[in-house]
Amino acid sequence: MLSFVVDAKDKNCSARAGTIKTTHGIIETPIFMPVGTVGSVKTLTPDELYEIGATIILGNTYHLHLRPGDDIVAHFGGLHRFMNWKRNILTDSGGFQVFSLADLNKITEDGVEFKSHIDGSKHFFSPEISMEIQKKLGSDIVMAFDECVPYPSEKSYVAKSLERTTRWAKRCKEYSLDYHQSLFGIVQGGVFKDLRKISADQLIDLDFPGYAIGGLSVGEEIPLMYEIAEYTAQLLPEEKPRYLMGVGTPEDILNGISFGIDMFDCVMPTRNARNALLFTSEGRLSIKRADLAKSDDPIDKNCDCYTCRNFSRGYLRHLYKAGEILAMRLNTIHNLHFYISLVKSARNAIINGNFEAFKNDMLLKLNQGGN
Ligand SMILES: CN(C)CCSCc1cc(N)cc2c(=O)[nH]c(N)nc12
Ligand SMILES: [Zn+2]
Repeated sequence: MLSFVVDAKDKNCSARAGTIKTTHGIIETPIFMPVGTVGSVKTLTPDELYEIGATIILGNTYHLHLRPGDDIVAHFGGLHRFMNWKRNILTDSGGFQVFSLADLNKITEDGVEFKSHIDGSKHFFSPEISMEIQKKLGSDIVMAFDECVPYPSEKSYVAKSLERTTRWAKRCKEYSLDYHQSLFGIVQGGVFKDLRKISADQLIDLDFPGYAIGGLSVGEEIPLMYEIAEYTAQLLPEEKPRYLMGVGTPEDILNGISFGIDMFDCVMPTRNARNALLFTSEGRLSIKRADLAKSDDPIDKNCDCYTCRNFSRGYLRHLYKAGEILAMRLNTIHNLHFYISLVKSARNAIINGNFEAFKNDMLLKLNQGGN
């Protein structure tokens, strides 16, 4: 049970500011969703996530089914209770991970057989099984079970696959979830506009409370990803949330917002943080750099996150070089705060009617080497 209203629209592009309401609270869009695949946003506590302003995090059907098992999570009353997260959770349906992580045995109309990437045990996912797992996890936003076709793929295969993804989406819709859960359809169609139109129209006919754009950020060139994301976003109902899966860099997110996309997720801020690659308002910064050893500056003088308010670049470089776990935690706090603040500032710019200027200014700053 999810509601969405558009609060403001930009005059020169498709950017919009909106509000999603669920039983676990309000989500102001555009929004960036930290990835918490196995029930934790790596290295951070829920309180630290609240402090940086996270209102929704991601969990994953494939991973949680394999470990600890959705029955265990259900035993604790669902994922919110299990990880003590009191705000929103979106769970991916497992399709993407089966195709990208597992040792895939075979795909049939009924579902997919695969072997666990953890212990090689055999498993089977179908639309119904994916829905049952997400019901047990109790996530607020449930993703339909889809096939994310690899890039590049033959157009004939993409065309057949999207039809099956639509049939799977229909089966997902027919499955009864908990009253508080909302199911999003996932548009496929590869990099072919005519197939994207077919997929979008079929899913719109099924009438979902929100729609995701899948099948992108899978290795295609960035300009092509932008072209298909923009085209597909414009096919989707204006009054429903639009989620671009697995995207992306700060630049990708600003461009995605200008296409009319509301929701984004990516492992980049958390994964880069653990590899000492930090995002700042003056470009990217590798905190490993030897010349930072005596720097008493914060990561970003324009950032008010806990890390930038309390620690120097020199100290953070030392922690990283010493292999201290605290390095990953402090870097993650900063990178997630950067992403969440970026989309919050974008929302304010849309409301104030100056998003284009904001976007162009940020794109310039993000790519300078001013560190
Ligand atoms: C951490 N995130 C990368 C995981 C959540 S988003 C995963 C994800 C990423 C991408 N790029 C495409 C697809 C897709 O087409 N379908 C599904 N179900 N998930 C997808
Ligand atoms: Zn910071």
